[in-house]
Amino acid sequence: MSTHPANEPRSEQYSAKGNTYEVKTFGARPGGIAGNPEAVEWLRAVNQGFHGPEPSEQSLERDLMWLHSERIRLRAVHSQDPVPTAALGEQRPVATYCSWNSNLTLGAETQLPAWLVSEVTVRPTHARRGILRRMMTADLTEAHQAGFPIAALTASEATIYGRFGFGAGTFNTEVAVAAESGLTLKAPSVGRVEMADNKALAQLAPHIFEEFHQLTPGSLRRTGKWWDYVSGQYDWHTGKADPEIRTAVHYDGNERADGYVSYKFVRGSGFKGTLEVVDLVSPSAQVRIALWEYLCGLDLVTEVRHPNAQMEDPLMWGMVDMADYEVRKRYERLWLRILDPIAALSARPYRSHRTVTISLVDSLGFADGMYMIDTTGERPVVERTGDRPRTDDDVAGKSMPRVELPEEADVAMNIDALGSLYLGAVKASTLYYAGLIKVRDLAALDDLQSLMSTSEHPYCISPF
Ligand SMILES: CC(=O)SCCNC(=O)CCNC(=O)[C@H](O)C(C)(C)COP(=O)(O)OP(=O)(O)OC[C@H]1O[C@@H](n2cnc3c(N)ncnc32)[C@H](O)[C@@H]1OP(=O)(O)O
Repeated sequence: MSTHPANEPRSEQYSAKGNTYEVKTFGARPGGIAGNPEAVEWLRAVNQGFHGPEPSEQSLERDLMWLHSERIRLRAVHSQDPVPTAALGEQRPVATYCSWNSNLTLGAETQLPAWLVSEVTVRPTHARRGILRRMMTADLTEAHQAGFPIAALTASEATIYGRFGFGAGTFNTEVAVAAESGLTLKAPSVGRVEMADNKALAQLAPHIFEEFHQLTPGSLRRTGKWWDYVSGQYDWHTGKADPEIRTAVHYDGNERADGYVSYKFVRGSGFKGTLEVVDLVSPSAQVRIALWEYLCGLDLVTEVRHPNAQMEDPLMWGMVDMADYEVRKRYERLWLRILDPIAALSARPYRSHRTVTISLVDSLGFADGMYMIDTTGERPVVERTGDRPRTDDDVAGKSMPRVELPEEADVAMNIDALGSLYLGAVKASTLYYAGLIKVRDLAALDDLQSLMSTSEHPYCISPF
């Protein structure tokens, strides 16, 4: 697999609905603002697309450094048509898109190369002309050709990405824990917590995160910009330092740092208020509980909120009063797109010995076909056994073709459903009852369910 597809500048022109566009693909170079006029306009267009403020010079310089050091692949679409007086000039892209290389944890010490997609914006006056489809198809084709088995994104709206083969693959919750009288646990907590110096935390956090990442299914490698963010030195949303952020570190019995939390106090009326968790990281669930205990024990705090909590949280089960743990929202965190079923399915851990033949429908073609997964031997064997029969929807070129069960297959599904099953975010039977999986019979469904089941819910704490 080529790990770094080149960022050499390329461009192509095309027309849609009476407009002419130029699609440019490029990367940021060294030299900051002066050396990157196109990337600067790309960054301005991204902020504009997500209703953010006009970026300051300081934030442009930081973002350019990040784009360069992570070798982010940028796509910008420019309108080639005349611009009326006072409208944004042709140098400002009407659409943006980027992708970069990362890795996704599948199980303890098992990572899969992952192609991350982000910063997708299309100016409303150019929307619904196929610009997103064009950028996404070109980019995923590049990912597939470079040998990436999986792509991932975090979505603004759950309705957009299924048609491109992405399925909701990990979920998180937003929780609030009542803290007026601290946190009473059924079992004693481990280690101890000390308030930390934010700059020192920025040095320590990458190491603790790496331990979490190595062990936690669903975790994605983080890029360098996280550490200034979680330590309050630079908030990438506002483009400034955030002096309200406080941090604390957890130590084990040997004074070894094995967890941290970064948080903010949100004042209510008077002196009391709530705490908002920015980042809470440890490879150990017990340490995470100890960090919660610290937060809930802080004076003047009525409630602790965590927008990025895990689906099946040991904290709730450890609390004497589990009613104090309130899930306010559940949302899909990571959308996964299997590009190469053989590589992706061979790499993942299995807990049961089964043989299942799956028919996969993929309107973009990367994964379309019949595959046999055999986990009866020492190592899983995944083979493509052939094409699947064409359907009327395939012939009509539908982006979400109806799934039919071929005679030779045990089960059949669209590729987005495999993305949802991949890390065990959902049971196969749930997708079957939702009408998303076709099965030969209930024994085949049971085999698929056993095959894809995992010992724990995947947990991703690194939105991008
Ligand atoms: C990974 C991320 O970055 S998530 C952030 C996504 N960006 C945003 O939410 C910013 C605001 N929105 C936008 O910029 C744009 O409206 C986008 C990016 C969502 C869509 O861009 P467009 O160029 O209009 O999409 P395009 O015309 O290529 O449509 C592609 C397909 O998606 C569908 N689609 C487009 N927008 C939406 C939507 N908001 N909800 C549901 N479906 C949508 C279209 O119907 C089309 O379907 P089809 O090809 O199966 O017929």
